[in-house]
Amino acid sequence: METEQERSTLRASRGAAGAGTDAEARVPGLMRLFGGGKAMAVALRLKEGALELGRGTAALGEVQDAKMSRRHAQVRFDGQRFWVTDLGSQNGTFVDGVAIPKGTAHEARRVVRMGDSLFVPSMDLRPLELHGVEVVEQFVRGPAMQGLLKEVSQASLGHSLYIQGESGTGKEGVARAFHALSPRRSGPFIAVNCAAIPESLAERLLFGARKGAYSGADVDAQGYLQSADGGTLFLDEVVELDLAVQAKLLRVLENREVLALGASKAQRIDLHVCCASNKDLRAQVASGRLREDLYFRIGRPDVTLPPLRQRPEEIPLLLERGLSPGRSLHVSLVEECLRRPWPGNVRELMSELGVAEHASHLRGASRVEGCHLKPDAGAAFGPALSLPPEAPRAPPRKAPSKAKPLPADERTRIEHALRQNGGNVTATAEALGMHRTQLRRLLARHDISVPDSDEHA
Ligand SMILES: Nc1ncnc2c1ncn2[C@@H]1O[C@H](COP(=O)(O)OP(=O)(O)OP(=O)(O)O)[C@@H](O)[C@H]1O
Repeated sequence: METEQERSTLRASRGAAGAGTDAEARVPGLMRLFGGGKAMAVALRLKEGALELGRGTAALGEVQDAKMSRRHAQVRFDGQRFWVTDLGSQNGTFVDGVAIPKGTAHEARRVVRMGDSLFVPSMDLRPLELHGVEVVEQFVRGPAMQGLLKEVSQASLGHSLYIQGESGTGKEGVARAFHALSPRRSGPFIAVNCAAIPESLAERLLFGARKGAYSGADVDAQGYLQSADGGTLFLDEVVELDLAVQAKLLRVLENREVLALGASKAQRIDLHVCCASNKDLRAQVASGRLREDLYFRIGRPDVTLPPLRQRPEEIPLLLERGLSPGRSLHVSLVEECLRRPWPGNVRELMSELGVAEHASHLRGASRVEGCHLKPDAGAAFGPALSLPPEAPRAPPRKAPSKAKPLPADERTRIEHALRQNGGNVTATAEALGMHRTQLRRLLARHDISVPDSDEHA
């Protein structure tokens, strides 16, 4: 499916470190994702919980940064959070775009800039160390995507796959991989967006129609199912299909024959089906939007594509590859992109990059900079998901003896974010720019209930 030229990999600087996922074996550290004007994926472990960084630090990897001071900053992990202290650097240290005062520890949240380098804290560096970030046939694959594609590879030997993920996360790309990895790869791949099919046309478009089946049917017309014969049918937003059409689809998948509208004889077909949606299919069955029997036919095995905000290591490479030839990225653009939640995921990132590139061109800039990005690009639709440029926080000097009441607007912000993220605490914490443990503590302390979700982490 791929050639050597089509594959390039940003290897993490450390070697493989074992593949367990147990919490004790986790290796916290920093990911250096940008330096020397280029995307990179360098894993920096914190020795005994801390690491001093500066020009010449071996852990930075091959590409050094002339704008970093020799002793630039120290990063420390306290078991739950990362803290960064500027050691008196010349050019300063920035957390989420805001300069931190020298000499005191500040929480390192989404992205830390020193010189022209960008670092993102990671609770576990092992996946990056093991897999790096690669590009295969224009598709950027970080460690999470590579792990997911292994599952897809196994699934491609079977009859179906269900892909769950937010809009724009790359579900169609994964469906194409399901097809390309399967024994049916030489057959057709037919992608259908079920949400875009008018209800009245769904049967005709899916199952086809014989000449004379309805007024205006002058010729036999193939449906998507016949077109996908011998290959893979990708049904995006499958729960948008009407229940009667779902019943007919199930019959086709079970009997392996399709009866076109107006036809008297069914036609044998052999196809595999890959479905996708941004919804939890079991919940759709529970609410009566999806037939239970169809769920058992198309809902397993399933994979979940994490949103882009949970895969920051892919962002610099996506930006680099999305630029027009001859253009280059300024560190400020990558920093801005790493800070924002991107509810529209990769699709939104790539489209806003195009807008920013155009703006930089109009202003005669040689590089695309953070200021060329529209202020609302990648921002949440509601106030809850936005990542305000608030000043980085210093660690509390001592633990408060009693919890202070939570301001009403803060409670509303958290509850709204929980709803937006379907009760997923990890995603909500990311969206609010805080650590998961921190959010869990807030929820417990202030008795905020979490809507039902699948998260068991
Ligand atoms: N990992 C990736 N590397 C490069 N481009 C990507 C990647 N993921 C997604 N894209 C690009 O982002 C756009 C959206 O991807 P895709 O259509 O696969 O998303 P989707 O999850 O199917 O979205 P929707 O649910 O809205 O249909 C496409 O242009 C795709 O090429």
